[in-house]
Amino acid sequence: MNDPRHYVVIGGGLAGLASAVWLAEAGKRVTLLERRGRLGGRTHALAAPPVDDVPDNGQHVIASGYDHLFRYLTSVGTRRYVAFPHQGVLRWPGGRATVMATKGFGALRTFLGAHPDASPADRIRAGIATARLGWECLNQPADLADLSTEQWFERIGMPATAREALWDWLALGIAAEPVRQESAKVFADVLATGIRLGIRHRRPVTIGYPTTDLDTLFVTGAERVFEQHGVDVRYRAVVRRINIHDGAVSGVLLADGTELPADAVVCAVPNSNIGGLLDDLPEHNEIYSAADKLGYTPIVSTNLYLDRPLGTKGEFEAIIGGVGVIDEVFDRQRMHQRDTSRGWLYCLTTSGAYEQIHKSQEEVVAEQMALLRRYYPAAREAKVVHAQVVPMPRATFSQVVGTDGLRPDQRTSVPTLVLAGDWTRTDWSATMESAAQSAARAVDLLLALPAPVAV
Ligand SMILES: Cc1cc2nc3c(=O)[nH]c(=O)nc-3n(C[C@H](O)[C@H](O)[C@H](O)COP(=O)(O)OP(=O)(O)OC[C@H]3O[C@@H](n4cnc5c(N)ncnc54)[C@H](O)[C@@H]3O)c2cc1C
Repeated sequence: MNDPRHYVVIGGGLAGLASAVWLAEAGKRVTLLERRGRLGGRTHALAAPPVDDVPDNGQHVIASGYDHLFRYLTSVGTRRYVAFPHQGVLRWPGGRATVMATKGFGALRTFLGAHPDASPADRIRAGIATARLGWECLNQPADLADLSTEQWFERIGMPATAREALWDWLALGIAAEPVRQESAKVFADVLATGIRLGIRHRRPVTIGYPTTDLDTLFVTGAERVFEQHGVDVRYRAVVRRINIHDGAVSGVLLADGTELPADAVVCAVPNSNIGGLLDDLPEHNEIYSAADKLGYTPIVSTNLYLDRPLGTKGEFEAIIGGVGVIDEVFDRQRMHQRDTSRGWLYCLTTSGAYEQIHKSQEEVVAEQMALLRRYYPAAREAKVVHAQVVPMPRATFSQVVGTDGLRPDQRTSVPTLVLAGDWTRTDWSATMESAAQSAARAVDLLLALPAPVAV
């Protein structure tokens, strides 16, 4: 280690973990400060003692275009724990299910509308509208930022069957907001990123999932890297302020009143926690204001243990018409090959859960079971063995109409202070890839700083 500078990373979520890992790999002296007693931020495993299991705080899916996230997984040695099934399942009330391929010719059928009731005319209209959608993603009309995704779909003539079978739930999955309020520009930007990555890698972007819990995927390997490289990880270390003197970082002030000297800082906290940290930075008012305007979107996740299998056809199933109660059902037996002696685990996700977030655990589970009974015949007699509802009122920053252009860059006016986190400006919406990409950019900025002059 011939660089004497001290690099401090604030926040032990994915953005902070990736920053600390990559700085350590580059031979830097690193301290990671996390305000909680654990690492992982919004991606972590959660114990469920009554069923002796360790599910997650919420099911996370991974797109094949998550290049920076894969770089991180390679660094921490867990790349092998991601699988791509190359298919998804659509589920309608009464139990009807359609398997959608996401590879080869089957993928073409999916894009033309996998809806079993789509007429030939619907399919032609879906084909034309999909081509227009792709064109407008890459050549965006000036007013896209003023439209909701739903208004955009209407304008390009996307038929109802294609929306129901693909586009509405894809849009909800990408930006965690219902299409009536999601920004069309956010959706278009992510699709454009996907198209460009598909061209670069010569294969379409598909959706995969972790085959293990999130701590094993993201945290355990990082801890090994930290030990190897001597990274100092401090838990329950709450940072109150980043001190700046003469245009350079001098240290960070902790909640216990101590100051930790630092030569460079990666500030990797979410928009909800940025207040006060950047008071010494000349542009702090603009960043705080953007953080406020970005706001939050709630997600409710439920780890539901049943006494019998639901009879799924795939690892994950989109619930058509389940908006507000369940968007997706993830079958952890298929995903993790788990032992079912203590029940069958289904992870349910409700994005944009503006109503569910205010309900009690009992109300949420009763509502979700009522919906599952409508969609899965096998659920009619099923009993709940254990349920764990995880409400996250500030699951991600919000990507509704009017939020485009607010996200701050990783670079600040102080070269030794960089920002990271899913909410900073990247090619992606509020995702793990956005967190990893922001870390890659933040670390590159610090590694490009001139070496200190030897005295
Ligand atoms: C339920 C749910 C489902 C999701 N599903 C998906 C999905 O399927 N696919 C996908 O790609 N993304 C998904 N996401 C989004 C993804 O989890 C986040 O975008 C990503 O984890 C954010 O990482 P981050 O490092 O930017 O922030 P965080 O994970 O929030 O990390 C920030 C860290 O900073 C710490 N911190 C905050 N303030 C301070 C302070 N003052 N001092 C010290 N430490 C501090 C926090 O404790 C935290 O550990 C989902 C999110 C949720 C909640």
